[in-house]
Amino acid sequence: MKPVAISCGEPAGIGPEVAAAAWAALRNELPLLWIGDPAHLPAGTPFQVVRDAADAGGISADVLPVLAQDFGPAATHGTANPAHAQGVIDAIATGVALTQSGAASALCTAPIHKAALIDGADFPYPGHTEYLAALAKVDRVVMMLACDALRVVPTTIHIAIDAVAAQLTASLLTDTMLITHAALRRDFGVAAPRIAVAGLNPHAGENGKMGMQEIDMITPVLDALRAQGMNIAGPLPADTMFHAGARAQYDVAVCMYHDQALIPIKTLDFAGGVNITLGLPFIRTSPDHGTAFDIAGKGIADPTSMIAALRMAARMAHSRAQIS
Ligand SMILES: NC(=O)C1=CN([C@@H]2O[C@H](COP(=O)(O)OP(=O)(O)OC[C@H]3O[C@@H](n4cnc5c(N)ncnc54)[C@H](O)[C@@H]3O)[C@@H](O)[C@H]2O)C=CC1
Ligand SMILES: NCC(=O)COP(=O)(O)O
Repeated sequence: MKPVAISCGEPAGIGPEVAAAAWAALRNELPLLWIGDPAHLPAGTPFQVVRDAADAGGISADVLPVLAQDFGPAATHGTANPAHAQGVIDAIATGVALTQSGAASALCTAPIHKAALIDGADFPYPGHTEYLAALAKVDRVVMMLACDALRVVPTTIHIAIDAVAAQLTASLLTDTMLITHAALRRDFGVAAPRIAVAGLNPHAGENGKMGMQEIDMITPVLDALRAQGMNIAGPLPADTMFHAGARAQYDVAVCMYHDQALIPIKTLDFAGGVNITLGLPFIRTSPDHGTAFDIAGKGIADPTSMIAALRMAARMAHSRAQIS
């Protein structure tokens, strides 16, 4: 298997330390390749700089293979340095190039600090998801977060709450549903996906008394997809679709906006959640947490989500290799 590439993420955050800890846990299980400035790895991390991804396979499992990038000034935990912003972006682009060329089997991204990239490099994207779509020249991608107990998809992603209703179109919801359905079959081994769809408004609109999006847009989209054979429940009131009994009825919950989807999964399993971008021509996973500036460099960051993200990337690569 080709290595799973890990982009370093924000060096002032916990990305380098959870990547190093994940490598220590997985080094006899998965080939990995970390892209970043080795000066940002925790002191004492055994690493070896490689010239290219192909060299990563030939080195000892006792050292982390590193595709080195010089970030210049030292990093200070908890405070992003604007001079590092371009390096963080470049590491992601390198990881994408490696996966697209087949030199890496998948990309797992460590967390970026979104405001720091905007301030330091005029980064025109609100997150990896949108940047990866642009690099891959794909119009529509879908964010999924998954843990053992739940999979969720936010239909609109990184936008202000007052923009949600306007951006929630029939075309966006249809594409989100189709991409999610295809990914469940291809990457997650769910032969006949059961999809639950949340309404936008309280009580899924209460028959139009609390909002019209369910009647005007969501239900017609779902009916059209049902007519194509998809197994869909909804639109459902979002407040009652995440308890254990409700979760047992579906394979994924498609939600209308970011927090409607991410609050339930981060509440159920903050440590074990994985973020996956669906609809790309390559595999991308990520831990579900952010840069955690408050604990960076203290040696207390939990690597469980990074480990889960790397394992998920490898499983997806294996699943795709079986199909092709
Ligand atoms: N995929 C990505 O690149 C993501 C980036 N972010 C970015 O991260 C930055 C900080 O975001 P926040 O909302 O503060 O979320 P956060 O996940 O960084 O931190 C929230 C709380 O959880 C704790 N925490 C997070 N990960 C942890 C871990 N592995 N072990 C132990 N404790 C952990 C933190 O210490 C903090 O108290 C923002 O710029 C945000 O945009 C957030 C989520 C994902
Ligand atoms: N809240 C999830 C998140 O911010 C992840 O975003 P991305 O960087 O994976 O697009």
